[in-house]
Amino acid sequence: MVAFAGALGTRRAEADRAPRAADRGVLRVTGSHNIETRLIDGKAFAAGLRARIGAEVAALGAAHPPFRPGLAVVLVGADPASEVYVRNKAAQTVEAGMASFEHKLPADTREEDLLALVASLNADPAVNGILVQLPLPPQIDAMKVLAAIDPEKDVDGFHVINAGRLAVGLDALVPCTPLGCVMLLKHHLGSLAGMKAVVVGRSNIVGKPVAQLLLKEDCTVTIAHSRTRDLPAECRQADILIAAVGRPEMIRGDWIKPGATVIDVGINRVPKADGKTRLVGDVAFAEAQGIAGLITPVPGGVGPMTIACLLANTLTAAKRQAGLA
Ligand SMILES: Nc1nc2c(c(=O)[nH]1)N[C@@H](CN(C=O)c1ccc(C(=O)N[C@@H](CCC(=O)O)C(=O)O)cc1)CN2
Repeated sequence: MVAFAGALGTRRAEADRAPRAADRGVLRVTGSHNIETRLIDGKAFAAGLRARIGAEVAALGAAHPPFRPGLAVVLVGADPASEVYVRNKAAQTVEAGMASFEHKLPADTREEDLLALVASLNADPAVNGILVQLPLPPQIDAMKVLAAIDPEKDVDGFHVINAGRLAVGLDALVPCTPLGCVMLLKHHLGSLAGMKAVVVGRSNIVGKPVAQLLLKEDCTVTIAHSRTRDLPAECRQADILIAAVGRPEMIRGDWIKPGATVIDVGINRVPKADGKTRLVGDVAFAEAQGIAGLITPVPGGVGPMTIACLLANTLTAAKRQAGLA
């Protein structure tokens, strides 16, 4: 049983349990494990990170005029969620004092035309970071497009050069969502050394890079996936459980080791009785209460860190290109 002890402490239906901003903070919990589950407030952490990035951009701009990082975001098609993410990226880029270049292309764009745009952005000195919003329409080979981005401007960290550099422990531009997960973990847990981490999901965008980052932090890392035998038992071993499968509420409460830290990367829209949708993660959030020690909510957990880390990568890329890092 859970009672939110946030500022407004509103109670809502079980199905609508993911906390709103006003609810964030400590949860009072009574459950069989008698554990007080605490929320990791990614929205607040991301706001602080963006403010620090903005301050550094301003300081570097004053010390090294005309230093001003520039981020180009390319959207192909009109997927409604992608349109929101791209709009938020542009707004937060400008808020941090950087230049934003938006390129919106029709859904039937040919692969060669997108490659030509990427080539022109690679050559543009005002553009320090390039991001092609995923997913791309089926006629375009995403791997081919990602491989065409200059690795120095690859602020998504998806280029094989950056993936390889991360894998062998060299400085790399690191994918934003994994970077955000590990920032939140380090902030709340301090050193992660020796902890057992289980990553559920093996995508190139989240699962594999977050596993690499956790390994770098001296965790003992397991990557679990759809063919893993006895997935619940594997998850129960985890001090840190990262859920990145893209399946609504797949990770049940009794898969979580009591006191574990749970990072929910899932962003799933599920239909409600009234015809609208609600956003849920890959973890059955209500069931995790009283079992997990710390958990990221959806929304308001990992999601906001993705864009904040994109800005961090853009600043890093701009500093490197200007010889300031
Ligand atoms: N080129 C890329 N494409 C995609 C990436 C990426 O990192 N690079 N990640 C996702 C989408 N994404 C950013 O692009 C993203 C997803 C979610 C959020 C976020 O803030 N989520 C909110 C909820 C927002 C909502 O209501 O939908 C939250 O979790 O609180 C930001 C960015 C796929 N494509």
